[in-house]
Amino acid sequence: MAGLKDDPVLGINDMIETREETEIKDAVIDKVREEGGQGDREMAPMGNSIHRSGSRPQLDLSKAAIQGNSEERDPTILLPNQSDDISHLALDIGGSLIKLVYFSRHEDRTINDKRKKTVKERLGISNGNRRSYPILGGRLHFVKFETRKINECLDFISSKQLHRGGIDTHGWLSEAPANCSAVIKATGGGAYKFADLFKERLGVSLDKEDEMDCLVAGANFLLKAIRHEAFTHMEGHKEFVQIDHNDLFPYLLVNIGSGVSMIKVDGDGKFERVSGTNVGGGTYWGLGRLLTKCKSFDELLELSQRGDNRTIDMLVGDIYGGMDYSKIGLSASTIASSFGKAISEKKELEDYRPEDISLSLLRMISYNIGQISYLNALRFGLKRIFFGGFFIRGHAYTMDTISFAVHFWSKGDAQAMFLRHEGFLGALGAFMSYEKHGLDDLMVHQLVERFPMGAPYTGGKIHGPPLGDLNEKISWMEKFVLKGTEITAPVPMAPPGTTGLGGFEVPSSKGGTLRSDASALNVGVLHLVPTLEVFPLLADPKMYEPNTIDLSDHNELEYWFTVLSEHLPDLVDKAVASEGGTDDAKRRGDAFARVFSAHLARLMEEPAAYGKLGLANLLELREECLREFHFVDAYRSIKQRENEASLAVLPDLLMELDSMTEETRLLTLIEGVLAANIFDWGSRACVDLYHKGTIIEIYRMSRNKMQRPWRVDDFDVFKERMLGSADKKPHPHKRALLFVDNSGADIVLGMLPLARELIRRGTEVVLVANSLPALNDATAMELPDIVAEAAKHCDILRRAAEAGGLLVDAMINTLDGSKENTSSVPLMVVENGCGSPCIDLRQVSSELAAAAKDADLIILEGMGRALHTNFNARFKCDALKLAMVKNQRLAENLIKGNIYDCVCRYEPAS
Ligand SMILES: Nc1ncnc2c1ncn2[C@@H]1O[C@H](COP(=O)(O)OP(=O)(O)O)[C@@H](O)[C@H]1O
Ligand SMILES: CC(C)(COP(=O)(O)O)[C@@H](O)C(=O)NCCC(=O)O
Ligand SMILES: [Mn+2]
Repeated sequence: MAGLKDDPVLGINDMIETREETEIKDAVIDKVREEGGQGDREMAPMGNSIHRSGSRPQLDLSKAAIQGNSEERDPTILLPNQSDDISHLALDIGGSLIKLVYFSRHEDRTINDKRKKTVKERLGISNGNRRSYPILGGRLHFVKFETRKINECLDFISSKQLHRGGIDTHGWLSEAPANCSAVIKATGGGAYKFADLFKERLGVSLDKEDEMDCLVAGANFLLKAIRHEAFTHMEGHKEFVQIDHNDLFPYLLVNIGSGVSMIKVDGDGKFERVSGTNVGGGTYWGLGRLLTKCKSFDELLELSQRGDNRTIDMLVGDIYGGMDYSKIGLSASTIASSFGKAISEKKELEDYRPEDISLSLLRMISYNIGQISYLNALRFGLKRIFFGGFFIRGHAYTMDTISFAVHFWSKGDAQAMFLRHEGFLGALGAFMSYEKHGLDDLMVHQLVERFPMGAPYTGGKIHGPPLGDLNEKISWMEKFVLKGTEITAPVPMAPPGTTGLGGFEVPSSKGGTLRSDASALNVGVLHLVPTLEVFPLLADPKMYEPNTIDLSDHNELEYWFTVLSEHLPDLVDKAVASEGGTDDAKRRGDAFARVFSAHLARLMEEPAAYGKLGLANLLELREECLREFHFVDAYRSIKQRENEASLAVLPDLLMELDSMTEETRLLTLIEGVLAANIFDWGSRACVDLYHKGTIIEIYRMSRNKMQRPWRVDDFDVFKERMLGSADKKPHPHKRALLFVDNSGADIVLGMLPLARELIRRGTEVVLVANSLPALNDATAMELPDIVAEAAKHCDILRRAAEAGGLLVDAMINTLDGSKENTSSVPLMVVENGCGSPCIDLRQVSSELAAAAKDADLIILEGMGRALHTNFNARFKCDALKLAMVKNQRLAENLIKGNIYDCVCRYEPAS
C-alpha cells in the first residue's frame, strides 16, 4: 500500500462520476474542438463503445463527466470508456470457481512540459534505461465467480469488454482489431469444458495452458514480486514472512481447490506434481451441503464457527474412559476418529447440529491435507509448504488447523505458509503465459496494492453486473457498506489455549462470525508502476522499514484508529467544500467517510488483512479513499490562502536573516523550519490552535517558543559540518535533496529560506515534493509557482530557479539566447512519486532516484516524512531530520517529550 503512482484522474477504478449528460456532452465537444481540432464528425455516438481504429483516434464519449468543478472555464473531462484503457484477461475455470485476472492500462499521459524537461536534463535523466519491450504501467484485478453461475462471469467479461485485448507485434497489450477473433489464455478443466460456450457467447477462443504450469508460475510470481504475500498462521496469530528471492526453492506447493495437488517446485518452470488427494475443498463443500442443507460455501464455513465437534467426533478420551493415552502422546481431547460418534445407532442426521457437522468436516479435511502435505515434504526433504486454493478462503480456523497438523507431524521442523492471493495462482499463471508482456521482469518496488471499495474489486464474488460508474458505486455502498462495516466489526478472539499433549486440541482462533465475501477486501488491485525505484541513498535497502509505528500492537492501532476517526468529520467538511459544497459533493463525502470507516473497522478486526500494517499505510489509505471518490485536493483553498499570507511576509524575513552573522543565521533558519512545521492540518491539536489567531500570529508565537536544546538536538554537529570549525574549513555539499512538507509558512518561511542558504553556499538544491495532494502538503506541481513568487523578492532564489528551469518566462529568454543563466547554482523541483503525508523510500519516482545520484545531503522535514516514516532510516549520505511533534502520544513514545517539542536529528553519512 505505498504512495500514489498512477494517473490521479483517469487511473482510479475505471470509474467516473455521472453528471447531467447533455451538459457534459456539450462541454466535451467544445473542449475537443478547442484542443484537438477534431470535429463532431469524428465523435463516437453517445452511449456506444467505439474502438480505436487505424491512425485516427476516435473518442468514446459515453458516460463522459466533468472532473472537479464544472463551473471552471476549462474543466478536465473524463472519458472513462475511451478505449485507450486497454484490458487483457486470463481465466482459471475450476470445478467450483472461475478465477479471472485482468489487466487494465491507461496510456502514458505524462505531460512532458518544458519545466520537467529542463529539470530532467539538469539531473541527467535520459530515457536510456528503457528495455527492448517495456513493462506496462496499469493494474491487475482479481475477480472470482462460481462455476455453476458461469453466465454471470460471461456477462461480466462482456460488459467490461475484457475479451477485446491482445498482444501486438511490439509485445504491448493492445486492442485486437475488430475483424480478428480474440484469444484468451485459460487454464483449469473448464478451459476445455466451456470452450464452445466462450466461442458462442463472446466469439473468443480459449488458448489452453497446463494447470500445473500455471499454478507454479503464479506462485513463483507472487512470492518474488509481492512484499507481503506469504504468511504463517498459528493459534490465531498471522505473521508475514520475508522470502529471500535467492533462497525460495525448493518448496512444496499445495493447492487446495475442489481437489488437492501437491507440487514440488525447484525453480521457474521446474516442478513435479508429487502427490495429491481427492479429499479437498469440493469434499468439504459437497458433503457439507448434503449434510447441513447449506445454500452457500460461506454459510457452511460460518456454521463451523459455532460448532462443537466433540458431539460427533470420537475422541481418544471417549475410547479411554476420559483418560489421555499419554504413552504415545495423545491427549483425551485428540480426535481419534472423525465422525466416529455417529456410529451410534440411536441418532440420525437430524439429531446432530449442522454447526457441529460442519466443524467436524472442516477439521477432518484440513488435518488430512496437512498430514499428507507434511509426508510429502518429508519425502523430498522440503522445509517450506505453501498452501493455496480457495478452500482456505483466508479463514483463520482452517489455516490454524492445517498449520497445527504440519507442526504436529513434523515436530516443528516444517512450516506451513499461506498466500494472500490463495485461489488466484492458476489464473495469474495463465496471465503470465502471454508472451512478452514483460510482467515477469517486474520487481517488488514496481507494484503497489490498493484496496478500492466495490464488488468487482474486493477479490470477492460479483453480485450482479459490474459497477459502471462512481454513481453506481456510491449507490452500491449506500446499500451494502454500512452492513459490511457491522459485519467487519472486531471479532473477539479466544485467548490462546494450550494444545495439550501434542494432540489435536481445538485451535484458538474461532471467531463468532465470518466476514461476508462482499466486504472481504483481502485482495486489492495491483498497480504496476514501472517507473518506481528504490531510493538509491538508503544505506541498507533490504533492512529498511519505513514505518516507525507498527500497528500490530493493538493499543497503538486502537489509538490511531480513534485519532483518524475523530478527524473524519472535519476532513469530510473540507473535502466537500473543496468541490463546491454541492449535493453531489456531499454524497461523495458521505461515501468517502463510510468507506474509510469500513477499512478502519476491517483493519481493527485483522490488522494484517492488507499486508503488514503501519501508521503510514493508514494515512495513505485515507488519501486513496478521498481520490476514489474524486476529491482531487481537499485542502486546495487553505493551501492557497496560507501561501499568499506567508509570501507577503517573506521579504521581511529575508531581510532580517541577511542582517545576521552566518552562525546566527543558520540557527535561525533551522529554528524557522521547526517553528513553521506547526502548520499541519492533519493534527487535531494544531487545527484547534488555528482558531486562535492568524497564520502570521501563530507563526510568530511558534518561533518565539523555540528554545534550545530541542528534545533531539544535533544542531551543533550539523553547524560544524556546514560552517566548519577553527581548524577545519567547511566544504559545501554538492547537492541537497529537501523533502518538503506543508504549504504556507512551512514551505515559504521555513524550507525556502533554508534552500536559499544552501544555494548561497554553493549547494545545488532539489526540492522534493509529493506527486499528488495529501492534507495540506505542497505538491511538486504547486512548487514552481510558489518559488516564482518568492523569487520576485530575492535575487538568489531567482537566479537559482532560472538555472534550475523553474521560471518558465526566464527560460524563454534563455532559449532566445538573451540571458545567460549557467553561472548560478540551480534550484530544482522533483516529484517523489507519493500521494501521502509519509514516504516509503522503497518506491519513489525515477526522477527522484536520478536526482539522488549526485546528492550528498538529504533533509527530511515534517512528522510524516521524518518521524512516522524514516525516523530510523539510515542513509549513505548526510541526513538531517527536522520536525515539530504535533501529537502528545507520539512525543511521549518516540522522544520521551511533549507535544510541540522539536526534533533536529543529524546523521553524517554512514
Ligand atoms: N464462494 C465459494 N463458492 C464455492 N466454493 C468456495 C467458495 N469460496 C471458497 N470455496 C472453496 O474453494 C474450493 C474451490 O477452490 P479453487 O481453488 O477455486 O478450486 P477449483 O479450481 O477446483 O474451483 C471449493 O471447493 C470450496 O471448498
Ligand atoms: C498526518 C501528519 C503525519 C502530518 O504531519 P506533517 O508531516 O505535516 O508534519 C500528522 O498531522 C499526524 O500525525 N496527524 C495525526 C495525529 C493527530 O491528530 O494528533
Ligand atoms: Mn504535512
